[in-house]
Amino acid sequence: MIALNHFNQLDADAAMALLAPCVALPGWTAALVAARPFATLAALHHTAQTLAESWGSAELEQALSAHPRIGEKPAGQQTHAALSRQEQSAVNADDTQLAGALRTGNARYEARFGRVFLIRAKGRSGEEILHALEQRLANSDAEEMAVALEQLREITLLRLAGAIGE
Ligand SMILES: NC(=O)NC1=NC(=O)NC1=O
Repeated sequence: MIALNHFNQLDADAAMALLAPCVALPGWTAALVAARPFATLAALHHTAQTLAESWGSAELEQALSAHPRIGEKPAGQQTHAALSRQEQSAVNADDTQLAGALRTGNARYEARFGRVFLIRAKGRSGEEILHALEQRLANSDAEEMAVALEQLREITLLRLAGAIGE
């Protein structure tokens, strides 16, 4: 976590590196870095959210490359992998029944929509995630694209809040 005024003063490469684990979309990261300096955290988050509103299916596909399936905590020391593990920490990996249900649900979702199921996992239990997955399986393609993009924005903004503080 670094302070906003420190972020404002970083050279562009260092600022990009700091934000890279938020989402695997360098265009978003570069635009946010270019919009510095930010007078307040609220201004930073407003700009980040506004830049993310333009995301569509291409951005979702690209971003999913850095998001492991729910229940498949990624190995690896990269920051985004550690963040995923932390975000999914409420999914009790020892609950074999839940893990099996998530595996089945992920497979059904991927067969239906052709991409990995994405949900903002932080603050949700494994059961809540499984319930959301089952609810979303009933969505149309367009509805589900909108929901998945909103989840990507939530994950990204939460990671941004974890990277830059007062
Ligand atoms: N497939 C996923 O939903 N992955 C994730 N959700 C999170 O909140 N972090 C992840 O890595």
